[in-house]
Amino acid sequence: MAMECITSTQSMTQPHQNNNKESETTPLVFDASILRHQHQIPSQFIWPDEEKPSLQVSKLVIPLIDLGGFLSGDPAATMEAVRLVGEACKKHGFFLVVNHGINADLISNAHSYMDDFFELPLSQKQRAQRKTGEHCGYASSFTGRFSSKLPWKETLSFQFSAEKISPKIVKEYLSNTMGKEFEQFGSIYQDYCEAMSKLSLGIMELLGMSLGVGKECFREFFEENRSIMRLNYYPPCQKPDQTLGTGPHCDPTSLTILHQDQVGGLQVFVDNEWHSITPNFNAFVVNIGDTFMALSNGKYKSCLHRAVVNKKTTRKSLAFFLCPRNDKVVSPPRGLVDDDFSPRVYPDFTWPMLLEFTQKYYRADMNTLNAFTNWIQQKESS
Ligand SMILES: O=C(O)CCC(=O)C(=O)O
Ligand SMILES: [Fe+2]
Repeated sequence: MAMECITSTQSMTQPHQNNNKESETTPLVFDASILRHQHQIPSQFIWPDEEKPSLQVSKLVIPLIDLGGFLSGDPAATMEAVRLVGEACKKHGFFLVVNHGINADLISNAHSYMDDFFELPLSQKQRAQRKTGEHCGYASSFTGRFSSKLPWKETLSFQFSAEKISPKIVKEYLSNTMGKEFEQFGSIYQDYCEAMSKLSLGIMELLGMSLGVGKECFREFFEENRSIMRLNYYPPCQKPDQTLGTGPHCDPTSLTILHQDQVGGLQVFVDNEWHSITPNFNAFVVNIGDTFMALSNGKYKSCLHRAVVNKKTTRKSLAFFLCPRNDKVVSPPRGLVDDDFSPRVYPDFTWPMLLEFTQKYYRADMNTLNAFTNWIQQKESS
């Protein structure tokens, strides 16, 4: 998740040189309707040779977990789901869930409304322009925490709140910024976020059982989550072997539930190699983020991933990032800490502290939680 947003309106129809000082410092806007056809890609989108993506990578086999039995209370099916979740999370933190109970029409509508929104003229989308430091809004061009290279994508983000006393931010956000005709749009993503929040609490039960701390432990922790929903829209790119839709990163959040269309593009770095995750419209891709890795005392992994683009087809993904309420202290439950065999790996922190750190210092090639731990320790000792 890139956090910084660039807001200038300079057009990107002309290629820029990397050694052109102005191009390095002037904020840029990515007008997808023009760039998608260009054979000469602006240098800001071209990744260094050693970071250029391979489009032909081997498939990562991750467990396909059937949630049907768990959701209907079948003990044997629940035990099997718990086993598979635990196995995947110790290795790389990625798994798929099917029979998840989310209405198929809601998913299809969430995808088709994305087409409606992102195919609007740039000037109209920019009425919902995301401001620096904010989570909500439209962004067409980032630098931020990935690297100086711009991701080949447009995004629309919402802040979702499952807090007991809170406004329904998702529902009103677009109609407030873009006009009443976007009310229905807001309702769809409000419903989608509520469904994702519910699903993530179910997955938290499985994670708690698989770590041996009981099904309520993490469910209660995240019950009043304050999460982020991001729509990723990747236009075609005439140089997909030189650009990236989303640069390599670990999600700093707790749990990501991603729905990708049939196009494909998600890659995960496991055993020192990039692997693809085959699209499955019936499934959600779930992955552990840094915050949950800390909550599990390092037992479950948050893994590097990225998204590649292609020449012909627009790709869409919808990512729900589960985050704890701002005042919740991220501290592993006692059952996961043992002074002799499993000492504390990371200090206590709150989600806003990790967010501040990633906004200021994130680099894809660093171990976020270790660097964050050093940062906290330095702050405490100064
Ligand atoms: O679009 C994808 O497949 C991945 C997106 C992603 O990793 C993110 O938004 O954090
Ligand atoms: Fe991600």
